[in-house]
Amino acid sequence: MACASGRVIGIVVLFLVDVAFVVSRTLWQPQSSSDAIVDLGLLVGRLLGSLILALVALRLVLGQWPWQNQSDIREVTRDLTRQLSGDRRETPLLERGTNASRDAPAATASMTSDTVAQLNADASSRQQQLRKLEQGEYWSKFLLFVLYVYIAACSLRVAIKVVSLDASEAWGVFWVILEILQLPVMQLEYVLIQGLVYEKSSGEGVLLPGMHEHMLFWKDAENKGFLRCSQCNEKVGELTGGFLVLQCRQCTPNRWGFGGFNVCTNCYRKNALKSGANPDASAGGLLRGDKGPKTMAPLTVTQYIRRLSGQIRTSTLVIVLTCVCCSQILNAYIPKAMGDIISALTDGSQEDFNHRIVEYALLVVANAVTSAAMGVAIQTLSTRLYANMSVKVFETLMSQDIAFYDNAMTGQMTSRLNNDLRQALSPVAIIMNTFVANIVMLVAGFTICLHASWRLTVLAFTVLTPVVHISAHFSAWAAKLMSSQWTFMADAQGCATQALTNIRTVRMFGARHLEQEKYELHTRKSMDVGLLSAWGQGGSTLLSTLVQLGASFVIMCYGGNLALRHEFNVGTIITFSYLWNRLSGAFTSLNENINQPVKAVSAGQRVFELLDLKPDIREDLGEPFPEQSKEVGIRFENVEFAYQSRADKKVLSGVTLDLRAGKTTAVVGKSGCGKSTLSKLLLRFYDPQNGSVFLNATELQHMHLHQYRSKVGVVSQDTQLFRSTVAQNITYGLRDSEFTHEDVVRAAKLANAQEFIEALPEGYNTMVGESGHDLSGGQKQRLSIARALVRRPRILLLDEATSALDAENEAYVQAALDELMKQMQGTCTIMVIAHRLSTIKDADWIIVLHEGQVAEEGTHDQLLQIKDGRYAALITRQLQGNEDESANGAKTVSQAIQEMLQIYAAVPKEQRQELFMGFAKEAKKQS
Ligand SMILES: Nc1ncnc2c1ncn2[C@@H]1O[C@H](COP(=O)(O)OP(=O)(O)OP(=O)(O)O)[C@@H](O)[C@H]1O
Repeated sequence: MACASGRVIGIVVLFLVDVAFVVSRTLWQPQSSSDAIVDLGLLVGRLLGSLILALVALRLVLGQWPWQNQSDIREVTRDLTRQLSGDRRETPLLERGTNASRDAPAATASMTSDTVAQLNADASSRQQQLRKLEQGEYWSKFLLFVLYVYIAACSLRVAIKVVSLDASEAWGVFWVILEILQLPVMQLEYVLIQGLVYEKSSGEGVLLPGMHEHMLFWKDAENKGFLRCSQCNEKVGELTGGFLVLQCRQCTPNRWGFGGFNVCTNCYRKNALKSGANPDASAGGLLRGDKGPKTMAPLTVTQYIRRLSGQIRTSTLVIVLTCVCCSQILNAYIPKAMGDIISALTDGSQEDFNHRIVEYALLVVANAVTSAAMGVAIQTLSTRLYANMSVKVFETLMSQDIAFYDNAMTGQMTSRLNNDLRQALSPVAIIMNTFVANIVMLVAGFTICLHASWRLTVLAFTVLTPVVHISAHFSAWAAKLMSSQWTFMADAQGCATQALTNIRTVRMFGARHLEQEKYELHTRKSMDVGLLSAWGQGGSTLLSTLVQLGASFVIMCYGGNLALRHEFNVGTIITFSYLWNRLSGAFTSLNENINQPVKAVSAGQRVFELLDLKPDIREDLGEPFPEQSKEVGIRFENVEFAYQSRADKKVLSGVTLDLRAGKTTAVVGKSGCGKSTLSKLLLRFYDPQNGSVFLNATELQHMHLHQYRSKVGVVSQDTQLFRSTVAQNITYGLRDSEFTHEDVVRAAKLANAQEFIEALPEGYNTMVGESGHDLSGGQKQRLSIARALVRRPRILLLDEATSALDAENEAYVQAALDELMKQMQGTCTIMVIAHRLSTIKDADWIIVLHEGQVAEEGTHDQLLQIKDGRYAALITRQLQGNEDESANGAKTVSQAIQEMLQIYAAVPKEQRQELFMGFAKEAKKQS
C-alpha cells in the first residue's frame, strides 16, 4: 500500500515538473506559436491519456473501477491458495503457526467424495475466474503499450527540438539541458504508471518461505508455453495436478522461454500440507544439527554479491576487470577509428590516411588480444571459483552431524552441490560478461558519440530506448509461442514412445488407431502454434531489424543533411552507424540479463546457509585417546535419548551400564528396544539429551572424536562397500603409511575371507562395489570384519548378522566373528549386539535391554537364576523354538543351523575349516 501511494506521489510530482517545463518553454523560449500549441496539446494528451488509460487498464483487470471495493481480485487468488492447499476455511492458509494451517491435513483426510466433487467444481470455477482475470491483464498490457508508444513519440518530438536548438550561448545551453532532462522524466512517468497498474491488479501473492524469496502469483499455464515446476522439475500439466502454477514475476524466463520460477499445484499442496503438519519441518529444511533445526537469516542481493566477491581474490578481480575494461573500450573505439579513416579519405590527405590506417591496425590487434584475455580471465575466474566453492560445500556436507543426514535426502544434498552451486555462481560470469562489459561499452560509446556530436547522440538514444523496450517485449511473446510449440512436440514424442514401447499391448487391445489419433492431435497442435510462432518470430526479426535500421536511418538522415550543409563530417556518420550496432546490442543484453543476479540469490542462499552451518558435534577438538598400555572402559550414565524425527518417543530412558575394559559385553533384547542406538551413541553419532557416556573418566563429549573413532572397530549387519579394490575396501579410512599388505592378508585370514578373496579374478586387486564383482552378503560381512581387524581397534562394536544370510554364509561369518572376539579378548573392549545363544553365553557380561531401559544384567548363569527374568524367558523361548520345530518332523533352516553350530562347537578348532569345506562340497553334490 505504501508502495502504491509512493508511486502516485511520484507520478503527480513528475507531471508537475512536466507542466512546469512546458509552461516555462511557452513563456520564455523563443519559438513559434504553432510549436507552443503542439507542445501544450502533447502535454495535455499525456496527462489525460495516462490517467484514462491507467484507469481503464485497472477496470479491465479488476472488473470494477479502482475506487470501488477492490476485494474481488484478491478474493479469487486467496480462495485459490486456500482451496489448492486442501483447507477450505476462511483463514489464509499460509499464515504460519496458525491452527488453521496446522489442521490442514486433517481437513484433507476427512474429505468425503461429495466434498471432493464440490472442491473440483469450485476449482474449475476459480480457474475460469483466473482466466478472466488474465484476459483483463492482457488488455491492460495492451493499453500500457499504447501509452508507451505515445510517450515515445512525445520523447522523439522533444529530441528533434533539442537538436534544432542553438547551443552557442549560455542561454541556449540552459534550454538544451532542460529539454534533455525532460526525456528521462517522461520515461520515468511511464515506469511509475506501469508499476502502479501492475501492483493494483496483481491479486494476492503467496510467499513460500524456504522455497522462494519472492512473492508468487497464481497463473493458468494451459497452452501458454512450456513450463517446468522448479521444485519437482516436472512439465506443468496433468502430471503436476493441473495447469495452475504459482509464478514469480521477478524471476522472468529468458528470451528462449526457459528459466523463471514456477511451483506446480502438486508441489504447492505438498509444501502447504508439510508446513501445516509440522511447522518445524520446513523451517529447518536441510539445516539441522544434533541439537535440532537451525534457521539462517535470508540473504539480500547486496549481501549475496558481497559474499560471492569475498570468495574471489582481489588481484584476480583486478586482472579480470582490467581485461574487460580494456577490451570494451577498444571495442567502442574501433568505429571511431573507421570514421577517422573515412574522414581522411574525404579530406584527400595521404599522410592522415596512412596514420589512421596504422592506428586502426594496431587497435584491431589490441582489441583481439584483450578480448581473448577477457574470455580467458572470466573463464579462469569462474572455473577456479566453482572448484574452490564445490570443495568447500562438499567439506561442509561431509562434516555435518548425523542428525543432518537423517533428515536429508541424498538428492537434496547433491542438488546443493551441483545445481545450486552452479546457479549461485552463474552471476559471476554474467556480471563480468554482461553487466561490466556492457556498461563499459555504453559509457565508452556514449562518450565517443557525445564527443563526435551531442545532437546526434540525443536523437539516436531517444530512438534507442523505446525500440529496445518494445522489441524486448515482443521477443518475449514470440519466445513463449515457440516454447508452446515444444510442449506439444514433447507431448507427441511422449505419446509415440509410450505406444512403441507397449506395442504388443496396443495391438492386443486394438488401440492402434487411438494411439495414432492421439499422436496426430499433439502434432497438429504443435503445427498450429508453430505457424503462429513463425509470425511471431517474423515480427520479432522485423522489430529488431527496425531497431538497427531505424536509428541508422535517423543518423543518416539527420547527419547526412548536416554533412550536406558542411556542418558535419562524413567520417562521424560512419562512426555513429558502427557504434550504434554495438550500443544497441549492449543495451539489449543489459535489459535481458538485469534479473539474473536476483534469480541466483535463492540458490546462493541455499549454498551460503549450508556453508555457514556448523555441526553441533565437533570432531577435531578434545582430549587424546588413552595410550596403548591403558585399558579402556566405557560407562553409560543415566542416558536419555530420542531421535529428532520422533522427538516424543524416548528410545533410551535412564540407561546406566558399563562395558568393562578388555571384556566382552553382550547386549540382548527385543527388536527395537534400542541396542543399535547404544552403539550409535558410543560412536558419538548423537549426543544424549540427558546423561553422559564416559570413556574411562573422560566424558565422550570431551574426547578428540576423530582420533577416538579411529580406535573403534565396527562390524554392522549391513556392510557398505565402496567402488574400489578388495584391499582398499579392507583398509578404508587408513592412510597408506598406516598399514602393510601383510596386515591386510592377516586381517582377511582372521576374518575367514582369505579363501574367497584369492578365488576372485584379481585377488585383493579385484574391483568391488556398486557395479563391481557381486559378493554375497556373507562375503561382504567378512570383508567388514577384516576392515575392523586391520585397524587394530581398542573398542569393538559387533552387530551379529543373523537373518539376512543363508546357512553356509552365516556359518562362515559366525566362525569369523568368533575368531575375531577370541583374538581381541583382553586387549579390546567389546560390545556385541548378540542374537546367537553361544555368543551370549560366552560373553563376560550380559545386559538385557527392554523398552530403552536396562532390565537385567549379569553373567549367563547369574541371569538364569533370576526367577521370571527376561533373560531366562528369552533363552527358554529360543530353546522352545528349537523343540517346536523338531516336533513337526522335517527340520527348518534355523533348526538345522542350530544343530550344525552344535556340531561345529564339538569339533576341534583346527579341523573346523575342513569340516566346513567337506560339508559344503557334500551339500553341493546332493543338491
Ligand atoms: N534414525 C532414526 N530416526 C528415528 N528413529 C529411529 C532411528 N533409528 C532407530 N530409530 C528407532 O529407535 C528405536 C530403537 O532402534 P534400534 O535400532 O536401536 O533398535 P534395535 O534394538 O537395535 O533393533 P534391531 O534388533 O531390530 O536392530 C526403534 O523404534 C527405531 O524405529
